[in-house]
Amino acid sequence: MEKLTEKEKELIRVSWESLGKDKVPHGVIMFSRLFELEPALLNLFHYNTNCGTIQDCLSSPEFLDHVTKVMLVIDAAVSHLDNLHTLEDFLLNLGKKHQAVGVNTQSFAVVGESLLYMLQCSLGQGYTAPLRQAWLNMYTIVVAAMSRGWAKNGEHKTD
Ligand code: HEM
Repeated sequence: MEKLTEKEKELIRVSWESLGKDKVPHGVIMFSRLFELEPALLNLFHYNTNCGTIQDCLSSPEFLDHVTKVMLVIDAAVSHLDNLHTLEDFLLNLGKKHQAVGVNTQSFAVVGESLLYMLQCSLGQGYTAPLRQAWLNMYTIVVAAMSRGWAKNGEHKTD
């Protein structure tokens, strides 16, 4: 696993904390952007609620639960910046689960772009080039582990 510099860790920790305790509204900004960039992802959420339009989906409790889960994973990564490898098994498993529900690894990159978009909206002037790079580096580590799990699950299915 790649390592982050101490400066990058500091930028990530301080900016994440500055978003406040309730991360869900920031997650909603992130997913609104994701669906703008890749509307087909809406179809992967097979909840009872009608997820026909972006607005229907974004306001459904099940969907907000998923947003909460995503923010908790990011929160776990931010809390483990010194030892991200301890999340490896969890992230492998998460990648496997997403392979099973039909998410492509290319979409993980679009999630990354949406995460940066959310940070830009939420941090305003605080969104600087080094901060952007720090988050991108962390997200790349998380997604690399998820993608390894995704690939393992894919292999399994074709055995
Ligand atoms: C490409 C965009 C994504 C789509 C379309 C997607 C879709 C889904 C779906 C359909 C489920 C199963 C239903 C549910 O639990 O709500 C799920 C579960 C989950 N997702 Fe995602 N997801 C995406 C990205 C992510 C990302 C980036 C993370 C975290 C970094 C994440 C974290 C989770 C977690 C923690 C679960 C619960 C897994 C479990 O049941 O153990 N998802 N996702």
